[in-house]
Amino acid sequence: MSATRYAYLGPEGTFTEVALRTLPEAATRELVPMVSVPAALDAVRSGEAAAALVPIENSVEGGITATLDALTGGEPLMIYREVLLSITFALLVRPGTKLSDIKTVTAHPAAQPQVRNWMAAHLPQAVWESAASNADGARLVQEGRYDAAFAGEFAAATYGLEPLVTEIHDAENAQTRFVLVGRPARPSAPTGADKTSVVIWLGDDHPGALLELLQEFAVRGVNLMLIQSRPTGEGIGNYCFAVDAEGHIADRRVGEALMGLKRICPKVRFLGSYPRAGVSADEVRPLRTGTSDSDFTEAADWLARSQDGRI
Ligand SMILES: O=C(O)C(=O)Cc1ccccc1
Repeated sequence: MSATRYAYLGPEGTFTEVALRTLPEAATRELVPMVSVPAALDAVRSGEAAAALVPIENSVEGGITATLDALTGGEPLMIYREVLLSITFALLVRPGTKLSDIKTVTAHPAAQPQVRNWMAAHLPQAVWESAASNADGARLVQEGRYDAAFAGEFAAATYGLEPLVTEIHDAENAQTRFVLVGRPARPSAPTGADKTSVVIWLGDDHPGALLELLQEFAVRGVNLMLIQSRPTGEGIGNYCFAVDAEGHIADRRVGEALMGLKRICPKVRFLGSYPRAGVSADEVRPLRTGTSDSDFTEAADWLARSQDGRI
């Protein structure tokens, strides 16, 4: 039964739901709204859902820490797909509310940096309260708990609200990235435009520890697309790093970089290799000389021949 269910950050009417519905297979799945990202991921861990779509990064604020933390801890999960969605907000209110009536505003914390300037200009006195998601904020406005919510315009109808202002976004082209997470299994084959996500724990605190981590990628010509430090929870100054690297774990340069990290770091958690959204193989940056699979194979063959004295 669970194979047919996909969980997502709910309730109905989140951007996450819109992102999920862009996946072709969503049409044949039962889509189950969950109250939080950890709840959506736990539904996958327990087998209640086959996969979950959750927001992980946005172009204005960077990594969504609740998601990074829920993937960093707990039973391992893996990312199988990513979805990019352009985001603009609407200010949703109960019918009849005017801008001058609004004293309290709510939305998901990740929405705040995307509407901060607009709020300062148009609602300078309004108090911000965080909601579990943007649609949950809309639901709370419907219940009368807050005066307005920043959410997708499409959420208005679901919650009996009206969009007082639309197209709100401090940054042009703001995008949010969502990931489809499932239980660990073999990643899909490389497409030529892939991304690999890992979490890396640094060992003993020493000068250059982060540089050593980065060098494992740099010397193999692996480009990084995200690096976000997160506290390990084991005291001030203890951090792990969520890293997105260009390429697939089946690419030799990526595999070798991960082996390098595994040798020097106390813990590395592989979070998956999956196709990059919105990028095709012919748009990927050219490889640095000496970092293709055949370069690695030739070097390994040369080493083996040399070790045998077959020079
Ligand atoms: O999906 C939603 O509606 C969320 O609450 C997560 C989110 C937050 C900010 C921008 C996009 C998605």
